[in-house]
Amino acid sequence: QEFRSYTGENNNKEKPMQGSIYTPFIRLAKPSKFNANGHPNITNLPSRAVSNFIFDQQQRIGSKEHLTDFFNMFGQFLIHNMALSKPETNLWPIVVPKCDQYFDPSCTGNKTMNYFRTRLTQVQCDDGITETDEDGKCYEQINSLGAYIDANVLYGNSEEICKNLRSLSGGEMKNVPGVPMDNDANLFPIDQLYSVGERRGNENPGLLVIHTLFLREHNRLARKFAKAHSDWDDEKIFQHSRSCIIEQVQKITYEEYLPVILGSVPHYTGYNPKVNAQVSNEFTSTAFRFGHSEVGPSLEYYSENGTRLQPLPIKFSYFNPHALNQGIEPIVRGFYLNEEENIDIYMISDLRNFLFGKPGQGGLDLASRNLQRNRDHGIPSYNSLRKQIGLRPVSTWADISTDKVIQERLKKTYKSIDDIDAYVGGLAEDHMEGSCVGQTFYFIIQEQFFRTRAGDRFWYELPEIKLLNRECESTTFLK
Ligand code: HEM
Repeated sequence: QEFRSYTGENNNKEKPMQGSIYTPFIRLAKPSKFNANGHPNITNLPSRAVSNFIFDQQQRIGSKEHLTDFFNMFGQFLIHNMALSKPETNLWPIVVPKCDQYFDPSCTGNKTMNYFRTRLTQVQCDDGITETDEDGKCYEQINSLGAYIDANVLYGNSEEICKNLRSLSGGEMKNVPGVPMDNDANLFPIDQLYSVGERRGNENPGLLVIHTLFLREHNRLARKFAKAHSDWDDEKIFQHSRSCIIEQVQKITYEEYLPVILGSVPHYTGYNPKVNAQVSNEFTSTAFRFGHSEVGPSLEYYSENGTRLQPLPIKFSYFNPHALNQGIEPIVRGFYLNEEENIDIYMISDLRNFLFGKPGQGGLDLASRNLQRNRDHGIPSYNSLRKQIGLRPVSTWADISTDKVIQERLKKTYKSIDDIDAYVGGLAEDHMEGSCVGQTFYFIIQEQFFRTRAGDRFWYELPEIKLLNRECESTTFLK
């Protein structure tokens, strides 16, 4: 019996490192000018200025498709399974426009926000897409996670981390302190955070709730296996439970989550070792960050009889383990009952002005960070990206969105349609029929999830994995 590795190594037998941790992202489109050693060659408006012009949100706009918070929270859990563009020490500060309402209220004109460029690695220059740098070499950002949907967000990306997360008896998991976790907001001491398999696990309490659901499910299955197989040791019970959880996460992704984005998902056609499951830079830097627009201003709690309880503003929720003090149930009810924000160019102030702290006291802006990350990664402009992925470039503002306010914001911000940041253009698009995103993001997301599934030698629908998982239950969120 072969269980998948924690790192993603040896999934592909011919290319054992493909899709594994610390390997480069792949590209769908040639990067715009991009310099590995210095700062990227960007002449556009500073990212915070674009954030102010485009993303500023003054009122709530509910999801056009009436999606609820479950959708965004599972999305974040999923991406924390697939990609991490880990910053290194190369600082490229975000310029704050003079007199910025939040970040430069006393009009000093010299404020910046910290931004660290993503780790790079040298790659072969021969794929027709990679751009040669000034030194004649080619570089690409590193994915600091394995790309496969393998639930390592719960289990960690190495055997060592996983060991620390296990109770090491009866195949069960625990979530006591002891594993290094990110704590960007520094609101609470690190030893109060929950230990989970991925460093960002405490970033928001909703995400932690999804972690907790799967951890409990793992332990429930482990207890079941222990009872049914008195001859199975801790390791065997653990691996079988883990394999069932991976199946659940894959199944939920393709049967319940992706249909909301893609309308419908084509049937599985089998494993193809020629398909590379690695995450595309355009997917993680641009398209899948649509999720930041659907986050609402507060974490919602509901009582058993459906009464809305005191909500927790998002700005107080970052890395706040005490948000779970009433148990996960009131939050799970909120997931089902609370309509999320619409996916569009608007982002709530708590993410755009109070990310991980107050402005001027460590606080950041997620919209400008996304834009800065896109520029750091050399993601081409909106129209260039569209052309390169085979979509028709747009020629009028109205080609992007039928919404007049959105058209005005774009027009006021960019001199030309060809200057639009891909992240902005993608979010500005009218949603495709039956989908919650526009055409550009739809294409990139569909392309990614085709490869994620076809390139995984351990996909749950393969006969040998079905056999391995024959004692799993076909549990999902909705069934
Ligand atoms: C309260 C909720 C959330 C918070 C506080 C949050 C915060 C962040 C932060 C700080 C980053 C790194 C930004 C950078 O410097 O580049 C990030 C990256 C990202 N987020 Fe979120 N996020 C949230 C929800 C979501 C959701 C709902 C989705 C998708 C459905 C999502 C998708 C992504 C993606 C794709 C990345 C890039 C991953 C990588 O390659 O590193 N996020 N998020």
